[in-house]
Amino acid sequence: MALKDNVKQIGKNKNFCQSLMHALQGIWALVTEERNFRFHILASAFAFMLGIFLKININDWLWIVTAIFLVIAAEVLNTIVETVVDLIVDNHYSILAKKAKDVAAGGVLISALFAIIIGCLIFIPSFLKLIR
Ligand SMILES: Nc1ncnc2c1ncn2[C@@H]1O[C@H](COP(=O)(O)OP(=O)(O)OP(=O)(O)O)[C@@H](O)[C@H]1O
Repeated sequence: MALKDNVKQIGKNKNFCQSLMHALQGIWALVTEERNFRFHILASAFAFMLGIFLKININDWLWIVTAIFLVIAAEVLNTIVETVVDLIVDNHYSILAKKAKDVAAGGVLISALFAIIIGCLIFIPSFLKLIR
């Protein structure tokens, strides 16, 4: 219902339900249009299954979940930056557009490195314990 009502809407959302529908549309756009976002979701699912398989403890889960959400949040910010920059420069080359997009992509890379470090620190000892 909210989907039908908000075609070409530019004003504020009228209620919580409408806000929620727009938020879900945003997530759907991430899933269907952003290849890197899908990759991060798959990597997160893999880490989640590995955590279950290796029976990691609650503290380890907190770090894994933090790392997963940090990468997803960075990817969301990256998509926002790319979209807004494209809206502003409209297919023209701009050194500032390049800087904004490259910095946003750098943020994703930094968060992904953090997630890899956390994954190694947690999964490698758990795996070694399992095979001993
Ligand atoms: N308007 C522009 N002006 C200058 N450089 C640009 C512009 N648009 C894109 N670029 C350069 O091209 C790169 C890729 O931009 P693009 O918008 O395709 O991001 P993307 O490939 O979707 O990024 P990601 O892989 O993070 O999803 C940017 O990081 C930037 O270096």
